[in-house]
Amino acid sequence: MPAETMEELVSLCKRRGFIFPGSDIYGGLQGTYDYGPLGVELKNNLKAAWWRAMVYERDDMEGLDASILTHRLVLFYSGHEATFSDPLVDNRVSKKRYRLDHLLKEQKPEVLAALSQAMGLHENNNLAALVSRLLAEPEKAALAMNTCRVIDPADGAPGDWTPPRPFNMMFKTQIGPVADEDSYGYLRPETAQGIFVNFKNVLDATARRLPFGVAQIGKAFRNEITPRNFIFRVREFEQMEIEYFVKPGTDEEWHERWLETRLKWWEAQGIPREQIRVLDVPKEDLSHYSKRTFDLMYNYPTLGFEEIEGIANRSDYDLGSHTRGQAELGIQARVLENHDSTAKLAVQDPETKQWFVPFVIEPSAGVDRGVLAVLAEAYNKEKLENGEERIVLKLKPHLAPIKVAVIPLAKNKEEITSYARRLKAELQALGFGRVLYEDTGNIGKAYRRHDEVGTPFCITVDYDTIGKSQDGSTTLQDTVTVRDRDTMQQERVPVKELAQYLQERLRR
Ligand SMILES: Nc1ncnc2c1ncn2[C@@H]1O[C@H](COP(=O)(O)OP(=O)(O)OP(=O)(O)O)[C@@H](O)[C@H]1O
Repeated sequence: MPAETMEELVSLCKRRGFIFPGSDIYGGLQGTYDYGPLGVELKNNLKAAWWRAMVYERDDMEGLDASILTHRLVLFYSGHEATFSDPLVDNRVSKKRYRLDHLLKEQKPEVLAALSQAMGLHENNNLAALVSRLLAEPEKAALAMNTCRVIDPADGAPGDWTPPRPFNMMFKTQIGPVADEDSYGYLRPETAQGIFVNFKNVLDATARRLPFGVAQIGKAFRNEITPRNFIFRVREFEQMEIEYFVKPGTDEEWHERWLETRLKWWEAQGIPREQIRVLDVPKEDLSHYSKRTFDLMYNYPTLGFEEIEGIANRSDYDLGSHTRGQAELGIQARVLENHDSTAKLAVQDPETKQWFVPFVIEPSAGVDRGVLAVLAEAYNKEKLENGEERIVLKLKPHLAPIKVAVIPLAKNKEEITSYARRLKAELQALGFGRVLYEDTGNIGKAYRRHDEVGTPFCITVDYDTIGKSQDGSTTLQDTVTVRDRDTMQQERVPVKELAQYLQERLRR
């Protein structure tokens, strides 16, 4: 059974060195987290699994690693400067700041009904419509929120609310030594734009034909109004994004295909289908670039179903926004007139010779939200036969931070420790991931610790291994005990068969 509460995960992550709060020794920096010794392994393994499946195992993908610092014109023409904002509202009494839609979600139905009525809306349960109406008439909205007694979730008391306003979430930053008006840029709010502005470069370098995709994993930054829920909503996070370029008219079919591909991939990471709901995002909630979006909503402990990945049909909006010569390209999306771009981001139909802007399907997954989901799903609390309880992370072996722990049974017996060290080095050289030489604590404690961090196999080197069995026999020489994390079964395996034994089981 997966984790029941977020607290269980937060506590395990801190205790075992997966994830720590950012800038912790100075009181923390809200919305930032640091990945510790095991967290970095898990996160790298998740990213590697994505890259393997989305790039190496397909024949229609290329990779990219674009810079994080981004020219302001990229984010001007992409529409982010004008529209990448969340609705913000302050409570003058508590001095707390909220994202308006999050605040409304915390209100009782009768408060929402009164507010909708006060704003002249006929439906009571259309949150998106209510938010946009409140933003459209901010002064009236503040009055209505105050008379309808909208509660501040921090103290449960009605707030004294300011007029709501859009808050741009991009981190603006000075670039270079001269602090004039034009020398600023942004930390990218999504990795996607780096792919769009490199479209022609990739095309020229690879001679790809439609349909094909470009994949990228990297950091993105958003000045979230209220970062919360551990690594679920943070200000610095990582995305695994694909921009898949297709011929207009085939976009809807490709959108459905990518939905299926991505659900399968999450399943292979240990997240069963029934734990993910697909939300066909209502029109009024769509981002400025989207023709249609499927949100994959994972059932997070404590939070319930929340977005882990968005799969958007971005139409020809992005390439159309960034291309030069817009007028001749028959762009379907509504885009800003571009006077600055130097590249034609379009392709030529091989038959008609007509130039056109491809449509884009974008599966965009959060690495951090992925790590959280994988941890939640793997977390198990088990009652043992002796009445004790064990916590075990049943991670898929390819995601486990440590694949194998090699444990010498006696820490002060040189023959045993040197055998174990040699074995560790040999297994490490096989290249299936991290192998740990483990000589802290007694063997029972080592097993518990490795259960908790998801190590699939513990290997013990003992007196039998070095040919010094108590009964004087040498039949078990050069064999070791291999303990399976999930079944807790132990078997004796000849050392010369270990490589194959582990490789077969770690691949699963
Ligand atoms: N603040 C964040 N912290 C962690 N991951 C994030 C954050 N914002 C977005 N992501 C991840 O990036 C993915 C794609 O970004 P997208 O712009 O679709 O998110 P979003 O719809 O703005 O998310 P939300 O509605 O939860 O704010 C999301 O599915 C999520 O996994």
